[in-house]
Amino acid sequence: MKIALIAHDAKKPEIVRIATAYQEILRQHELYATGHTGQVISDATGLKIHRFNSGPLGGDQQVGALISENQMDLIIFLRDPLTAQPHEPDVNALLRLSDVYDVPIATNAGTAEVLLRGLAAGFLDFRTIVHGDEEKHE
Ligand SMILES: O=C(CO)COP(=O)(O)O
Repeated sequence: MKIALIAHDAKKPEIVRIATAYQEILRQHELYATGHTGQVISDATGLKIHRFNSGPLGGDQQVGALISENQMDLIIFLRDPLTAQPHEPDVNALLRLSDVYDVPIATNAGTAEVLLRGLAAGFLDFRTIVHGDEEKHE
């Protein structure tokens, strides 16, 4: 499965803790991240992560492009709900696209935990259930 990891600055310590706690699950998947998020997670865990641009420089849009190609299976996006972001339209576009393509997305650590445990338990059947077998891919 392809997993995207993204966190605003105030949430980076949280995403590092989540990625550290669940690194054995994450390690079994293809990981993507926006620039600085990918850096802090790989520094802390050694996980291999494909890093896109930093969010304000287009990273959210690069993740969005994969979503729009049905190439993203799960997203953890720890948004900072207390700070305005200069690239808010990109953030909203990513959230919108994840709903367009029914991709599970966690916007806080609690949901991230449930999604990762659900992934490990093999619960990710949404493509088959919603769209039928033809769109299922690894
Ligand atoms: O801004 C972001 C998401 O909107 C995250 O970008 P960085 O991972 O580069 O900090």
